[in-house]
Amino acid sequence: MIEIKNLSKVYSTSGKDVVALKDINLTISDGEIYGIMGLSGAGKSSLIRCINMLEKPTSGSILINGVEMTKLKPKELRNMRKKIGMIFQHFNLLMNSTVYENIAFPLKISKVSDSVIKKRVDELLDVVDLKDKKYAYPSQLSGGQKQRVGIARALANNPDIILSDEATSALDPTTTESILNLLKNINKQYGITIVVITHEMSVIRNLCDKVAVLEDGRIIEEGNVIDIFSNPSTETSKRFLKDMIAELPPDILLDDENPNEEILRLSFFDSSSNQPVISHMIKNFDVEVNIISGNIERVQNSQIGNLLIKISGEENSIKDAIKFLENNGLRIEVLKNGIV
Ligand SMILES: Nc1ncnc2c1ncn2[C@@H]1O[C@H](COP(=O)(O)OP(=O)(O)OP(=O)(O)O)[C@@H](O)[C@H]1O
Repeated sequence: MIEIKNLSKVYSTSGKDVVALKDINLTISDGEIYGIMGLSGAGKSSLIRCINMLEKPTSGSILINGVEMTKLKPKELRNMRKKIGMIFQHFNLLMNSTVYENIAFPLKISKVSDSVIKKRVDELLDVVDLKDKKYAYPSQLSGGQKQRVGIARALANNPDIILSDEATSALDPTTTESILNLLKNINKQYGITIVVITHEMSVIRNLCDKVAVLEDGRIIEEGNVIDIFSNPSTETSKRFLKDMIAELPPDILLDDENPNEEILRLSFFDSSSNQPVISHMIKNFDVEVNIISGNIERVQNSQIGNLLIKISGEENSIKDAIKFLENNGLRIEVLKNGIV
């Protein structure tokens, strides 16, 4: 378990202070895949680098499996770090060493015997599906293959946690998908906790169980990916999710004075997206519905839908229809002032 309490990080460079993290509180349970999302400069790298003490926090506490990281002596920290693998956007491989030597490197540092290293590297090459590249050099590998080497290296010491710093940002979408699938399998098979920082919404959507949204060094929103994706409460989250949220086209004119017309944004997920709720509403209530725009997205194993509709009818019929939608699990936002 990772417990971050009241963590702050201030960089002091040439007499100037830059506050990168302010009073961060976060708990990441064992076996979770936890995403940290934010725009450039939000503090993501600082946060992930504080977890393994590559950056020393200015104040606050970081407990990993109950061990206070900020108080460790150098030798104790080196031992703890063996249990925390890290993968990087630009892979950070030793360019003059083979795939085998790159993966063996952390084991050598841990003074593991040559025969055990040999066996372990072969196992890891199997896990990341790179057996045929054992003696290749990084320059002979594709970006995806380089990241697989990075993942095998991170797994070498049987870590409890993997920290992923924008691991797929330099990869094309197909390669990204295969790396995310590999991370998912590793999480499932070995129960390793994975902390992912990314500015890519698709990585959070396809990989993570939970997400924290960082802005200006603070966590502004946190929770299950499904909950945040289906109901983002901050502008930053909405901006990340803008492709999923149906927006009102500018040419749809609203008549604020007309109580017989409302524009609604309906959000729904899972079972409610499979039900013919809208057609039941039209049948049961004396209202007319025009669909303005909408989409349905798959988030892990759930569906999240978003629909903009114009609904017209008598004031009471509209009210009843909206109640009906809410009772059927849809979330409703009225986009124009009216009767709700
Ligand atoms: N070593 C450093 N010295 C001084 N300021 C730093 C240092 N590292 C980061 N910062 C500053 O701290 C803030 C947070 O940076 P950080 O790299 O953690 O953000 P980020 O969300 O990872 O951004 P990006 O996605 O662009 O990598 C920024 O204002 C950045 O300029």
